[in-house]
Amino acid sequence: KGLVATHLNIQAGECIKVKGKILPEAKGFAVNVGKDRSNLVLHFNPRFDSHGDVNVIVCNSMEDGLWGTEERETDFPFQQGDKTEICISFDTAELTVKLAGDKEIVFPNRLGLENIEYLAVEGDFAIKAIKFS
Ligand SMILES: CCCO[C@@H]1O[C@H](CO)[C@@H](O[C@@H]2O[C@H](CO)[C@H](O)[C@H](OCc3cn(Cc4cccc(C#CCN)c4)nn3)[C@H]2O)[C@H](O)[C@H]1NC(C)=O
Repeated sequence: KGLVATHLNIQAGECIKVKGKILPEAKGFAVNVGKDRSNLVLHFNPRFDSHGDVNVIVCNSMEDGLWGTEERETDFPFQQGDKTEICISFDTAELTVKLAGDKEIVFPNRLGLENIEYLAVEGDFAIKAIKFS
């Protein structure tokens, strides 16, 4: 299932760093942050080959268990087998995901969350470190 962290108290302006290795045959992985597993302010889902998508980052939110509208990014800075680091910061308006190669993805804070209590990392990703700063 992967790592799940709850009862966090990450405030606006702080960032969540997820460092690890993408599996060699990865199909996809996801980093979910929000209030709990049914209320995600961001589902960050790089897809190497899954759900019919090849090398696409799918971002979405979830409210009371219902998915929102997807936003897709095809500028894809991930390679199977590579180490990578993802830094998520946020404020009440939007989340910013900093990626390798100074790439940034901005996603609206549709839930208007003022703090993040929940983090989950799922799929073909071997976690090396998680850092809150
Ligand atoms: C064209 C009409 C139909 O449209 C499709 O409709 C599908 C169903 O809604 C959407 O797919 C859903 O999209 C949602 C975001 O929106 C979610 O990603 C959700 O997955 C949740 C989920 C998470 N996890 C854990 C996990 C995570 C990553 C790796 C692994 C692994 C592994 C070992 N190789 C496991 N398991 N399931 C996905 O199913 C498609 O995008 C969407 N496609 C388009 C183009 O619109």
